[in-house]
Amino acid sequence: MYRVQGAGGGKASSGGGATAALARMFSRKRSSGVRKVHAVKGVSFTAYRGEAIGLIGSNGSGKSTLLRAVAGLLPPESGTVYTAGQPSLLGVNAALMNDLSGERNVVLGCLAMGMPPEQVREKYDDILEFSGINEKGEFGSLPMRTYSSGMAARLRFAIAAAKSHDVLMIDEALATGDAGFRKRSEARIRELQEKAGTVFLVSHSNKSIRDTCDRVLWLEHGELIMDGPTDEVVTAYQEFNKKK
Ligand SMILES: Nc1ncnc2c1ncn2[C@@H]1O[C@H](COP(=O)(O)OP(=O)(O)OP(=O)(O)O)[C@@H](O)[C@H]1O
Repeated sequence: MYRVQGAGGGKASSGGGATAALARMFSRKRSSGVRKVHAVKGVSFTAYRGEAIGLIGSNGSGKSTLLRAVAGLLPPESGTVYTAGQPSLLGVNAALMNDLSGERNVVLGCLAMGMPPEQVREKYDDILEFSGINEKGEFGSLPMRTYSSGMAARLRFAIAAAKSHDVLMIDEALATGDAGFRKRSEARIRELQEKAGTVFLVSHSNKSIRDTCDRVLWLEHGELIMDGPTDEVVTAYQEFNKKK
């Protein structure tokens, strides 16, 4: 459940349509109150070590919210997340610093994941190479704000994947990379999975999900529609989208 401040709680302020939206924008009265967004409802599942689990569903269906709750970033309003061991935060969404160079972000990102400095030095070149940001010019020394969204996603993925995680969350990273990067990252995910962690992949690319995951959770409107073997769930999801 998210609480949105200043979004207005009453019916009058939340009506649909362009006229209502314009009226809200020009209204002198600032809407106060808190609106609740029920992002994930009654979802229950057990994830095991060594599994790669895909999360699929329409935009806004609750995939990222569910992962944030699993990672302990978002305390659930009700319900509980039980984990064996400490789920490490799973850096793909880690906020890197836009004004710092990619290279500086590699160091900071690794330290933030708890890597000792000597290990950071050891992994540094591999991370930059894996990210491929220096393939087309020396982008590594430029501030991250100059990167395309795909390049930034690749760097975040490369940093996160340099460490083995108890639980690794990957949110769309594969969809933004080009074909070469996608291949490298899929191989890396498989490696991470073999190191006995659990991998969660949120993606709108059914192909990435099919190539990477053995189990899929399908969410719509915050509810779990299906939980099962990849082929079964992705096929049902594709049928659902055809009918839309
Ligand atoms: N910080 C927030 N405050 C308020 N509402 C939020 C917040 N983040 C997400 N939501 C709402 O929660 C719901 C689920 O969002 P979420 O980002 O989990 O969806 P998603 O399935 O990951 O979507 P997408 O495929 O578009 O990335 C949406 O209705 C969204 O508007």
